[in-house]
Amino acid sequence: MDALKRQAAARALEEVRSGMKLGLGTGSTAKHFVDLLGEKVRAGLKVVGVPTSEATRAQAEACGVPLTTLDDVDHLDLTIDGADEINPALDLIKGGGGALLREKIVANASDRMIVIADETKWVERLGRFPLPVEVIPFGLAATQRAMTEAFAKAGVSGQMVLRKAGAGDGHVFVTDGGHWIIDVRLGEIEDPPRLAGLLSAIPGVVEHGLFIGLGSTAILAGAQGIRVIQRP
Ligand SMILES: O=C(CO)[C@H](O)[C@H](O)COP(=O)(O)O
Repeated sequence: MDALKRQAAARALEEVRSGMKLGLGTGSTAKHFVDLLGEKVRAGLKVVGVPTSEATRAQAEACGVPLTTLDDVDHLDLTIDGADEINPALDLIKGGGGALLREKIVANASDRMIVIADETKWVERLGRFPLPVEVIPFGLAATQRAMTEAFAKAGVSGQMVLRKAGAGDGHVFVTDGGHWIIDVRLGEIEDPPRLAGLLSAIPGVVEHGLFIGLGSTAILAGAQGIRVIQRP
């Protein structure tokens, strides 16, 4: 699987041109991309990147990829990022790695977003992967009640699980922005844009993992080779 992720990352690198301002994604697939990009930079490629997490920032710095911020550039040419699920409309579930807020801000500031993944991320309908929803700790129960109403209006339901940190010591996972994440296994989401709008309207919800209309191209690596899919 890791080899497939690297193949998708290598194919995405072919879309990068000298002088580009890049959004750098987060996760194991995006990590391959940053690694390969670093090799190119050390060989003379001139790019600057905006990382979507502190983890990606540290990796990019270690690889020698020059970094900037969204305050210092007026737009990005291209963002390359992974995903947890991709449907034929190129709508996505993201946030398995907890970086969905910065990932969405960066993707939204980009002219194009290339999603890189192994074939297992391709689904007819979003929702098998638990939807991450980034929330403010204050008023959590009220936010969860509002989320339950939003799910009901969108015709879905699922148990809400407050994400815990990986160490297994019971501590809550805290995002780079200081927020918490609630993961909700919803099953098939009939209308992802409608659910996205309903969740975005809840005051305690900072952001959710439905990326609607942001993905331009998906590069999927599988046993049969690489598929490049454009948003319809
Ligand atoms: O959204 C993300 C992080 O917030 C990742 O892109 C997503 O979880 C996919 O990760 P991986 O490439 O490790 O499968």
